[in-house]
Amino acid sequence: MEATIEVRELRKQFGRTVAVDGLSFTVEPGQVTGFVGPNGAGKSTTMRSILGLDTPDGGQALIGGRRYAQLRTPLREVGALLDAAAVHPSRRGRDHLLWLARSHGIPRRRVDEVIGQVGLESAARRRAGGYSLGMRQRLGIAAALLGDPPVLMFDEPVNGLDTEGIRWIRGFVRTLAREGRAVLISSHLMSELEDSADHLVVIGRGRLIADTSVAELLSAASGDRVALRTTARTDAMGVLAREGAQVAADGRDSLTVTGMRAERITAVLGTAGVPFSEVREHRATLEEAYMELTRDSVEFAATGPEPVETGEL
Ligand SMILES: Nc1ncnc2c1ncn2[C@@H]1O[C@H](COP(=O)(O)OP(=O)(O)OP(=O)(O)O)[C@@H](O)[C@H]1O
Repeated sequence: MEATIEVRELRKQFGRTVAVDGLSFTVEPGQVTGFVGPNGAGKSTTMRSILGLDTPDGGQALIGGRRYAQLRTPLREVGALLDAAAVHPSRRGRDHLLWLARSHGIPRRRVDEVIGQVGLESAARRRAGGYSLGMRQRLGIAAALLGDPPVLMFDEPVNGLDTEGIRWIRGFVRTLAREGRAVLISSHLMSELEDSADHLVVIGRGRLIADTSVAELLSAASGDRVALRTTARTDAMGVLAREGAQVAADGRDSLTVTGMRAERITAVLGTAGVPFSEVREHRATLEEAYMELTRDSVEFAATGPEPVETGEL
């Protein structure tokens, strides 16, 4: 059931606007890949190209090794939510799903299964026109899940949702990835991907800026720094420097140590009998890591097409 999304040297131009500019990345099964970049970076165009809705000018996008047009049962191979508003307002949620299921040869019972999965039971028989944004997102996700596909793509799924809706989507995409699916989820806000993405593909102006695991990105941005509080500053500096750490004084009783893990610092100071009251590893947030990553990139500078939003949720 496992499958990947492979984007290879993808290029798409609209008139003189280069929306996607030689982009390559892979979305692996069993993890949530966050697809991040400011407004206009080319995320939607890439996703539309993967789904065969935009025709690339160069390169290719493959799902399980094949182009979308070559998929025999597309809904069983990839599920996508691109635009939650794309349901006719007079149609009832359940009828929308029944219609989709029927036109793709999917059994009726699967409709009630996905309604249950996304928690839409109480609203499923109401007209979609009266749905809140959160309900429309759930309906769109239910539609994406109908064919039980190994690959899922959600374009800005938490955009405009309330805290409860955001929390639900975060948990839900993690569950889908744990089931072995390849999940690609786009956002223009890094903070929206905190706690849900395992891997990140960062783009700016249609080009790849970073393709990294969240853990690696955070560890690089955290810079291996440890904050140390001690009343014996000079002794601590001497002992730690002798053991190979770089030590800088921050204040009267605080030091920043690099090049040595917290446990080792505790052991070295303990052996030397140097008193200390706090040893704390610096952990960068995803937002800090993102800022560091994109600091030198013109795509994200104030002169770029749009500033990066950094608001907390
Ligand atoms: N159908 C189209 N016709 C003309 N230009 C387009 C079209 N679709 C996208 N573009 C342009 O291509 C660029 C990339 O747009 P795209 O929607 O892919 O970015 P995005 O990263 O998804 O942005 P957002 O977060 O705002 O959705 C933008 O400059 C956009 O104006």
